[in-house]
This record gives sequence, structure tokens and C-alpha cells, in this order.
Amino acid sequence: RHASRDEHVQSKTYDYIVVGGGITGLVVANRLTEDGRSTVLVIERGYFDDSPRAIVPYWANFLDTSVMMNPRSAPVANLNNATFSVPVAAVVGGGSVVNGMAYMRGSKADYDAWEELGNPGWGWNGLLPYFRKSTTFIPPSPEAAEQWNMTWDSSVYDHGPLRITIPDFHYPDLAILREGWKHEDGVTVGRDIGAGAGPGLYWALETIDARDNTRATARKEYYDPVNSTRPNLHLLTGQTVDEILFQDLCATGVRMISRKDNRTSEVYARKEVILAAGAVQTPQLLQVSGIGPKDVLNAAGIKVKKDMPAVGANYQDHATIHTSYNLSHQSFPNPDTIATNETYNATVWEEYWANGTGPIAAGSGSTAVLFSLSQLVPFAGPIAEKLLAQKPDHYLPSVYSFPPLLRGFEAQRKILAKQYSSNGSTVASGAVVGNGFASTPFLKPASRGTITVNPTNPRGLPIVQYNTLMNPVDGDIILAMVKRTRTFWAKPELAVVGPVEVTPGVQYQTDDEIMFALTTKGFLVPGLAHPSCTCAMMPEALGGCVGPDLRVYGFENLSIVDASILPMIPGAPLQATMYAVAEKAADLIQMRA
Ligand SMILES: Cc1cc2nc3c(=O)[nH]c(=O)nc-3n(C[C@H](O)[C@H](O)[C@H](O)COP(=O)(O)OP(=O)(O)OC[C@H]3O[C@@H](n4cnc5c(N)ncnc54)[C@H](O)[C@@H]3O)c2cc1C
Repeated sequence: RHASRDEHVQSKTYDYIVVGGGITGLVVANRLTEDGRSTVLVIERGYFDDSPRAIVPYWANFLDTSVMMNPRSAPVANLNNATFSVPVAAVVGGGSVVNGMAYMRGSKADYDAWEELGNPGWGWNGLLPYFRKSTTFIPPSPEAAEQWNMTWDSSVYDHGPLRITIPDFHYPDLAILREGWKHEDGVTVGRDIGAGAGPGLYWALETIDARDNTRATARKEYYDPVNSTRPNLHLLTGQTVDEILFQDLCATGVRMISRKDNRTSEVYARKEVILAAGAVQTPQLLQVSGIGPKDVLNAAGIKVKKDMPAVGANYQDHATIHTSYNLSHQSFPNPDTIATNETYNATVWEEYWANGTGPIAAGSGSTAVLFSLSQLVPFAGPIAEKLLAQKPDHYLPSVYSFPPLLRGFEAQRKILAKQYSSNGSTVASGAVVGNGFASTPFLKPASRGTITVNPTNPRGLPIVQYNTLMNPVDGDIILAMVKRTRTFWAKPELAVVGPVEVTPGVQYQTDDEIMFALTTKGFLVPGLAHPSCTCAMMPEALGGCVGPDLRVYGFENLSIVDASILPMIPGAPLQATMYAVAEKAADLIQMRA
């Protein structure tokens, strides 16, 4: 694999500077250099990772913290003041190198909500061409497809760089779990999770390149294939951008610090500085550069360029319940066998190296089950009404005293209430990992967190306030999710695997008891590594930071393309969305060139 080029960049000028070589940064850099007319410098804090952990699909079951930053969150008041690690990638390829490889698009309603919030062209119809442009679906083998009755819809994929597939290998008990979900009230079997249809039971796709049975990352699919043939594409590794440079209100370049020797250097952009540093780092970078809430900047001794309270507000993630069951009668092999049986372990690794098949060629997520709120509770309408009846500023962080942010939240709240009442919108995910341990993410939170610079060390790790369960409506839905998981495992179809509840534990039965267990024993965590929405694409009058053209309000030549621009988190893990967002971003940026 290729290394980076251009170690000596001090004072050089490029057409575009892209801050962050993760998913969105590498997609945008690839597209902007395609016609050979523009020069692009990508600046990435991390390095290339060629270790097996970054390549072999099986390792996606484990967190590789060696190529991540893990800021500790601020104490979460409603989770017993516990603090949590915030997983953020720091490697060429960003999240695509360390993530769980689940490739899931949100439902049509998720993206139509973005359009409704003042972003023409960002609804499902506007994004579908980019979902297609970014992906090539490689079908499973005909044998696996027949054995498992797998379905897909080729029309929602095309011939894009990112290879995705449904792996051939699944543990035998998955069939029992899928059968259980099929017989669950209201759960319909969907043809393809990528078609935006919303709630249902699906085969989950994974970012695995079935041509060579390795992880499909932004680096492998968008950077490596073009690196050696595009002299106009430059990637610098091991450099942390710590300030955006301006001439008046026009971004002219960035300053960066080398991780090797702490030397600082500056580089300049003729056309645009494009922020792709992710939803945790982009608001921090704007704030250290003087763009953010005035009080936060003043407290950190940063000169205010623009008082912009929306930078770092609106923070969303998928709070996740850790329910787990001991399965007394699992088949052989099962997801635990690799770790518990040496012979099996040796055999499957041999199989992978010889043929690229078997459990090492797959991740853990082969099935997804998604619920609308009405499939979870008989009282979806009242929950929506409860949300709408709240005094708007009642359950929000203090920065929402800024009227545009509050108005924006009110607009989001109306949409959330509509989504809670609609059968076409996903609100929660169900458990489908074959060994009884299942993380079930809550997909449509009403609580809002914040990301701000640390006043005592603004260039260090930012302060991440999750504010989980700040809005009590979130608690109502999370409770319903636990109950749904319990009714699932109690189904007669599942008796054959002998499920015994471990967490939260059968001793917790009433609502108060369940909530107590979730919030004090670590069974509810504030996120699933899906930080987003911290520089939202919405009108400025609604607390937005960028418009539908992705330019930061009030500045010239400064755009954002990463997960911070999502106005509301979609009901799915984020990478599929981010590949499509970045493809669309590249088109928008090129159109104004
Ligand atoms: C552990 C983990 C598991 C996940 N699992 C899944 C999953 O299974 N499915 C799914 O769909 N999504 C998953 N995600 C989420 C998904 O990977 C992210 O949403 C996606 O990568 C976001 O893309 P991005 O371009 O916004 O940011 P990233 O891909 O994170 O890229 C940001 C890049 O910017 C760099 N950077 C940051 N600050 C600076 C700076 N100041 N200077 C220079 N460089 C900088 C970072 O090092 C990073 O490489 C997971 C994420 C993580 C961390």
C-alpha cells in the first residue's frame, strides 16, 4: 500500500485544504482531484495503519484504541455522573478503519427531515444518487443466498468505489433469531436495508470488499487506488491542524503541529478550507479559531471572530442499551467458539488465509431489526404529544437560551413528534447478535449535548457533554426498548437456545427498577461512536452553522463536510450516510469552483 507524499509543505498553496483524512475527507479529496484541474492537500492527524486489525474483517469485532483518540466525556448527570470514553478515530481512513463495518442507510423519513429543516436537495431523493454513486454491492454467493434466503435490491447501488456485501458466513443459531423476529408482532421482512424503507427485519450489509475479503475502508477504496496516479492529490499524516487562518472573514489556510517534533507550519488554500475532522474535532477547531459561543471562547482566552453559539450545540449520538443473555444451548460453532475453542480458532484462521472464507471474513452484524415507535409501544401518540407539550427550553443545555438554537430545536421537535407517530420512521433497533449479547441503540433522541473547548487547555481534548436522558421522553422510549427485548427472548421460538437474562437482570422489573439498573450499572451508554450534528446544516435563524451549500455562515472559503453537519441523526449507524454526504459535498464544492 502507498505512503503519503509531500512531507515539506510549509507555506505552500493548494486549491483546497481538507482537514481530516477520514471518511468524508478522503471521499471529497478523491472527487476534487478527479479531473486533474485542482490541487488538494489532505491533512490527517493519524498515520497509515497496515496492521491486520485494519484489514481483516474479524477484527472489526474489537476496538483498536491504538489508532483512536478517546476523550473522556464530562460526567453524565442522568447516568449517575459517570464519564464515558468518546471513541474518535485518528488514522488515515478515519472511522472506516476502526468501525464495526455495519453499512446501513437511514429511512427516507430521516433524510426528508433534513430537507424540511431548510436544506433543499438533502432529502432522500436528493441523496439517493450519492448513496448509489458511492457504492458497489457485491452479492453473496448463490449458495449462501439460497441457504439463508437473502434478499437485496441492486437498483439502490451502482459502481462506486466503496464495496459492500452480505457475507456468506453466519453462525447457525442466527436462523433461530431471525425466525423469532419474523414472528414478532408488526415486524415485516424488508428486501434491502439500503432502500430507505424504514422499520423491518433485514440482512445487514457490511463494508467488506468481497474481491479480496478485506475491510473496505475510505483509504482502501477512495485513496489507495488513485494515490500513485494523481500528482495533484497530497496527503500529510501525523499533523494536527490547530487553527484556521483568516484574512478578515475569508479562510486562507491552516496552521498545523507535527506530532513527531511539535513543529508548527502553515499552508494556504486558494479556493477553500474544507473541514472533515469529524463531529467532535470540527466544532473544537472552529472554536479555537474564534468561531463559537462567545462565553466559551472568552473563558478560554480565545479572541472572538464570530459569536456563534450553534458551533458545538445540537450534539447527538445513539444512546445504547446493553442487554445480554446467556444462551444455555447454543449450536456449534457460535460467536463465542473462536475465543473458547483453540482447534476451531486455528481452523478458521487457516480457512481465511487459504480461501478468504469463514467467520474471519465476516463481522458481527449480519441482521438488523428496526422498529417504529408504534411497534414498540401501544402509546406512540401520547409520547409524541408529551414531547410537543413540553416547554421548549425545559430540557435543553443553557446554550439554548440563544433564540435561534431554541427555534431550531422546536422545528426538530415537531419532526421528531411526527417520526414518533409514523410507521415509516425508525426509532429503535432490536437485538440480533447470535450469542445473546446485544447492544440495542435508541435512534431518535430528543436530548441534545454540546462540545466545547476546555477553557484550561483549548487545544487539548474538548469537553463532550452527552446530556443523555436530559429529555424524559428518551427515557420512556428506552424503557419500552428493554421490555421489547425481553418479550423477544421469551418467545417460544427461542426456547431452543435456552436464553437466561444477565443484564439488566430479572430482579429489575418495574419501570423504576429497570431505569435504576440502566442508569447506575452501566447498562445504558450515551453513544455508539456516532457523534454528529454539532455544526448543523440549517438556516442560521434556526441555529444552523452551514447552509445547504455547506459553507460556514459569515465566512468565505470555509466549508464543512463531515458528520457535524447533519441536522438530525439518522436512524442508522453513520458511515453509509457520510459516504453519500461527502459525495454530494464534492459535487457542491466543484459546482462553485
Ligand atoms: C469505534 C467506532 C465504531 C463505529 N462503528 C460503525 C459502524 O459499524 N457502522 C457505521 O456506519 N458507522 C460506525 N461508526 C461511525 C463512522 O465510522 C463515523 O460516523 C464516520 O467515520 C464519520 O466520518 P467523518 O468523516 O465525519 O469522520 P472520521 O471518519 O472520524 O474522520 C475524521 C478524521 O479527521 C482527523 N482529524 C480530526 N481532527 C483533526 C485535526 N485537528 N487535524 C488533522 N486531522 C484531524 C481524524 O484523525 C480522522 O481521521 C463507528 C465509529 C467508531 C469510532
